[in-house]
This record gives sequence, C-alpha cells and structure tokens, in this order.
Amino acid sequence: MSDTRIAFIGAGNMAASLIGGLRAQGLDAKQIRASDPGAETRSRVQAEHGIEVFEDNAQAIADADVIVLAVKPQVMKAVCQDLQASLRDGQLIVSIAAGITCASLQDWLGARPVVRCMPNTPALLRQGVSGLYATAEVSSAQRQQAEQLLSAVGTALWLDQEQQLDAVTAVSGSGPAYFFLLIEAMTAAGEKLGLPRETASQLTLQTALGAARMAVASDVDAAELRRRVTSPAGTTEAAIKSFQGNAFEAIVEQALQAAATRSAELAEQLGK
Ligand SMILES: NC(=O)C1=CN([C@@H]2O[C@H](COP(=O)(O)OP(=O)(O)OC[C@H]3O[C@@H](n4cnc5c(N)ncnc54)[C@H](OP(=O)(O)O)[C@@H]3O)[C@@H](O)[C@H]2O)C=CC1
Ligand SMILES: O=C(O)[C@@H]1CCC=N1
Repeated sequence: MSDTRIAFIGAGNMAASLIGGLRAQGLDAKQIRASDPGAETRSRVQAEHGIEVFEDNAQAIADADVIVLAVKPQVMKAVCQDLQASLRDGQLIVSIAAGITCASLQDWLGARPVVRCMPNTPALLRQGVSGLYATAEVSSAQRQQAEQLLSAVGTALWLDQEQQLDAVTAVSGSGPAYFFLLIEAMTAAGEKLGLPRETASQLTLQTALGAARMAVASDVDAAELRRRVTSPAGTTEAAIKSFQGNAFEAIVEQALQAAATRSAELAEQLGK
C-alpha cells in the first residue's frame, strides 16, 4: 500500500468506511481519489478524509493502480460502460457490489483483472471483514494489492469459489445490520423493563462489545461461553428458552438464506 494509488467510484457509505479505514491506517490523502455525482457527498467526503473527490469518474481513475467500484448494483452496468474507454492496461478493478458477478464486470469492462469482494461497514474503524475472489487475469502482485487494501481495514479472507460471496454477503456484508437490530431491540426492551433509555443503551452496547471481545479472545466456542453465563434454572436459561421457543436459530437461518438468495437474484437480474 505504500505507494498504491486507489480510486473509488461512488463515495457513499461503504466507500467512506473504506476510505476512513485506509486514512486511519496511514495512507496519504494524495494516494486516494473518489468520484460521486452528489455535490453534498463530495464536499462531505472531501472534508472528512482530506481527499480529492471528483464529479467525473474518468478524472478520478486517471493514474490509479486500483479502481474500487463502490456504486449500487443497479447502476453498475451503466457506470462500467461509461468507464471502459478511460481505463488503462494494468489497472486492477475491485468491485464491492453485492450480487454483481466477475463475468458481468468483464463483459462491461473488457477482460480485465477483477477482484470481487464483499467488505462491511466496520471497515471505518478498521474492524471490518471481507471475502475476496479473484479472476484468472489477476496477477499475484494485484492479488496482494487487493488483499492489502482490504486488510488495511480489517480481516481479508480469500474464497475459492465466486458463488461463496453470496454466503459472505449474508453473514458479514449485511451482518452489522443484524447486530444493530438486536441492539435496537434490547435497548427498547430494557426501557420497557423500567430503565432510562440512555442506561438501557449503555448496558446493551457495552454488553455487545464485551461479548464480541470475549468470543474473539476465547479458546472455547460461543456455545461454551453461553453455557458459562447460563446458570441452571437461572435468568439466562429463562431468556434462552424464550428465544428458542420462538425458533431463534431458524429465524436466523431463514434471514441469512434470504440475503444469500437476494445476492444471487441481483446477479440474475442485473447481470449481462
Ligand atoms: N453499505 C454496506 O454495508 C455495504 C455495501 N456494499 C456494496 O457497496 C456498494 C455501495 O453501497 P453503499 O455505499 O451502501 O451505497 P451508497 O448509495 O451509500 O453509495 C453509492 C454512491 O455511489 C454514487 N453514485 C451513483 N451513481 C454514480 C455514478 N454514475 N458514478 C459514481 N458514483 C455514483 C451514489 O450517489 P447518489 O446517492 O447521488 O446516487 C452514492 O453516493 C453497493 O454495491 C453495495 O452492494 C458492500 C458491502 C457492505
Ligand atoms: O444491503 C445490501 O445490499 C448491501 C450489501 C451488503 C450490505 N449492504
């Protein structure tokens, strides 16, 4: 990453998380450029991260070694078709879009090296996790560039099969939203049980953080950690029985299946 120049096409939520993480990791503002049609988005990202943000995508990618496609899947085809004429040989394309296949990207951009990946928003705090898949055209140096880009903002895991990205999207791409939903629900329930909202919120957030840190640091699995909280005939057991009586595991499985199915559907609907 020391002298790699990176251009982000689209400077929305996920691009801003990645740019913030890269800047926090020490990447010089001059190494990062972005483009976005929104004047407000351009000023905000420029002010927050000190990078140049252009209206014109072609301007952003001039001189870039790595081009990160960070637009919504629905506009990806048009964005790629516009960009194609401005690309130079040797530039690596990294797409973060859910459900847009490498075959579609290569159809729209030509047979260029493409890394398709699925990051998540905790990248902003350099606590992200990404799955990555490389096409045959990607050189080992470019593989390293993509890995360095994503590992600058968290953990980067290579996949053998592109299709596995549907599952990665379901687990970790969308995953932060599931935890936020649980945080919202626990905070609301704490309030209903008589706590001031701020107290319920602090208790929930610190519990989420503490539990995640314990699970990461522990040499036993989550089931064992749960068992250690759950006293026989105690309060946790009462809560877990209630969760499982309402088919908690099935609810989670169905939700992740819905996300993976949607990822595959996007590939069908928006692909070449
Ligand atoms: N958010 C997340 O947690 C994650 C998102 N992703 C993927 O990242 C991608 C971006 O998502 P997200 O950041 O949430 O979306 P956002 O809508 O926040 O960001 C996309 C940005 O692209 C801009 N844009 C639209 N058209 C163009 C164009 N022609 N050229 C350049 N920029 C353009 C949009 O502007 P405007 O709003 O004005 O249209 C917007 O600012 C998606 O493909 C998504 O699947 C992947 C992992 C996690
Ligand atoms: O909801 C979405 O489609 C994107 C992809 C993963 C997270 N956000």
